[in-house]
Amino acid sequence: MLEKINKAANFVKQKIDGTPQVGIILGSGLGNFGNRIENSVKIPYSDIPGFPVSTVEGHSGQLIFGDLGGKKVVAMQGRFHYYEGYEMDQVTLPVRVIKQLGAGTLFVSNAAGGLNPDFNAGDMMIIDDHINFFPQNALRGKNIDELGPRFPDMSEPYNQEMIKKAEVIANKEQIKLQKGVYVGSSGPTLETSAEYKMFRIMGADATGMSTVPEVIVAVHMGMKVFGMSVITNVSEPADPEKGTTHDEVQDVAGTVEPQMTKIFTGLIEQI
Ligand SMILES: O=P(O)(O)O[C@@H]1C[C@H](O)[C@@H](CO)O1
Ligand SMILES: Nc1nc2[nH]cnc2c(=O)[nH]1
Repeated sequence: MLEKINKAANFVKQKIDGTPQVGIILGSGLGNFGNRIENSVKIPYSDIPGFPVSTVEGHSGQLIFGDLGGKKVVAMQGRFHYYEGYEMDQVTLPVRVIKQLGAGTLFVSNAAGGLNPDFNAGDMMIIDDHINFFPQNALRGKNIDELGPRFPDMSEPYNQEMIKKAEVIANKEQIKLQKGVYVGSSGPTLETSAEYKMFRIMGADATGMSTVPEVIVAVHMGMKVFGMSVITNVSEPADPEKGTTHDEVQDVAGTVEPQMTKIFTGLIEQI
């Protein structure tokens, strides 16, 4: 695994100038954020040794390296999901490569279904904590001691200082922000009505199919993590007949992307 990480990271290092301080993972419909990175170098996943390829619509499949908020950043325009058939070490390989490139901070974003009855489609939620409902833990298997401990502490996966700073930025920019718990499960099915209810009873505010494995490996490696969900649909829609489609998920996420950019950029400026 270490060899795989180093091989991919060394390939990327040859293509870029400088060390990224922040890695950013762009969720469904949020890819346009990548176009805001200046002086960018774009590296298709298919060129990077050992990298999987994106198979989901709305996840273009490239790393974008460049400048944002006065810092060097590297963004994943497209992530890998467990439901695509990838193993956990493939889903999380890019996070390990991003750390190997030098980034100590990871920003994650996703499209999610709202469970909290106070949430509406189009809201943004700071991820305060998560519930790992994937059938497999991302760190299952022999521990890679060079990366982190066998039993990583998960009492505070999301950096509270960055959360407070994000709230200040949102207040100044008059951006409405929710805050809550994200539950990640494998997908690709969206939840039944009973499953939405179960996740709410478990204590989650939003549900999705990504993020948790990436955050687990990032925390394992000692990275600081900040996460945001765009609530693209809600568990109790006004018109229950309508259902939820991936097109709708991407559209709603796309309309919120400018606000998410302001929060991410504001935070990066303060790093
Ligand atoms: O990559 P994210 O978590 O934003 O993608 C979500 C989960 C599914 O891939 C998709 C459902 O429409 O959006
Ligand atoms: N699991 C899950 N993922 C989503 N991604 C966007 N909306 C949803 C949802 O309602 N459930």
